[in-house]
Amino acid sequence: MGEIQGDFIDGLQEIFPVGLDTKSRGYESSTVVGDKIYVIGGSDDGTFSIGVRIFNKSTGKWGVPTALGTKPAQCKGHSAVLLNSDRILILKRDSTPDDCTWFLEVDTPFVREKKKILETEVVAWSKGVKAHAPKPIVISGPSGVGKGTLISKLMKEFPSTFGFSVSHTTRAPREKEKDGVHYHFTERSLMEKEIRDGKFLESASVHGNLYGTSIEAVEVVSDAGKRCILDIDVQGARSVRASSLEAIFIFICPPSFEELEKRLRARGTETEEQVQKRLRNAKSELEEGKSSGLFDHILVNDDLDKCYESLKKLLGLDGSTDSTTTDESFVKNVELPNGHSISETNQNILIHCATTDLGKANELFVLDVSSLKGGAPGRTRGLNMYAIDTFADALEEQEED
Ligand SMILES: Nc1nc2c(ncn2[C@@H]2O[C@H](COP(=O)(O)OP(=O)(O)O)[C@@H](O)[C@H]2O)c(=O)[nH]1
Ligand SMILES: Nc1ncnc2c1ncn2[C@@H]1O[C@H](COP(=O)(O)OP(=O)(O)O)[C@@H](O)[C@H]1O
Repeated sequence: MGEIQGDFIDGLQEIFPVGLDTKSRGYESSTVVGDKIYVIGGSDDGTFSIGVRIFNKSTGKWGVPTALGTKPAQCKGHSAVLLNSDRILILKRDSTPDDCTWFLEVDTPFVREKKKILETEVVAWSKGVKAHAPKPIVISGPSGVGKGTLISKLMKEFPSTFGFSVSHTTRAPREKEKDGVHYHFTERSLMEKEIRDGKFLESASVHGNLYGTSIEAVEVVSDAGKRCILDIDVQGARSVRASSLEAIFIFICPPSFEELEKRLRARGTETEEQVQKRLRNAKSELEEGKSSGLFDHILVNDDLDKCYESLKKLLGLDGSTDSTTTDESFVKNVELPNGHSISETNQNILIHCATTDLGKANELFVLDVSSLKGGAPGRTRGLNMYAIDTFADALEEQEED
């Protein structure tokens, strides 16, 4: 059995009597990665938010890294173990089964790249899930071509198959648009900060406003077992293509430029100045979309019904059955008890539960981490957890004797 590399520690000041901020905060774990010690823990002021500090053994100094991604909320303690020398597995105590497994990436390719760009110490959070999500669908095309109309039809006909990635934007809402449904309408300074904090999969300046897909926007759809649809511009599509998110890229074209102009004016949602700007941008978007090789499929939206049928066909939906496409969420049948400790054996993590109640058979769980996929900035997929029924096993052994 492998060595336990991270565990609960109390009274940090006794262990590392150096540098700044050595006050004990309770519920902290320390994990050694090379010459650094990652101290992960929450304040004990009732909020239990998780923070990360790094103790550098060679310099004898403490530092606080830039933590990217969405961190786990509200944790009443956790255990930690280093995996593959590049990420720390965190098992939260007293949490729901689908929220108990998290990863703090400390030296993955994603983190190394961000360290270079930001020129500072970086760590990145990623939530662990079981499901291998189906490929998201990226839909791009010039303003007024009918992207929104096609997506609405798809969502209406297949409500449990598809989920829409709700983007953030700094543009003002249109009359019928709802915050949190069509877009998350936000302030430029706040969105810029969140982009710096690594909350976005991609972002771009489009028609003079900032638009972006948050990591969470895509992941909540996948977590719900649905296939995610992104309505983003060509720059955004290019960024997604370069990211770790594997998607299908579809470009929607108008039958003619004149028809595009007609639709945009007929929609009546933009001022004349905005219409002019969108038409100017449409020219370059059409050139790029048709020629760059970025898109897997190009659809001409002439007759709406025909275009919709073509879209369904290429998504394999000719049969018109509405069904969810992913398997169930992680560890649905496993309730991880409050108290536990963890140890490592090959590619498996053994979770020992503190219960001494003989009536409760399950004291040992195995978390299979041998085929992890994805990771920060999105979810870490491919986890599998099962219980070893030690009480039943012991009985069986007794009977055999
Ligand atoms: N890169 C990027 N583009 C987006 C995002 N959300 C929307 N867009 C694009 O921004 C452009 C303008 O969108 P919108 O203001 O809703 O106008 P519309 O295209 O005329 O409906 C469209 O090309 C959208 O595809 C996003 O999150 N990221
Ligand atoms: N095939 C089509 N033929 C005619 N009008 C269309 C067609 N597709 C969409 N429209 C209309 O064109 C306008 C722009 O469509 P919309 O879905 O808002 O475009 P986008 O989301 O690409 O900006 C809307 O008024 C819509 O009803």
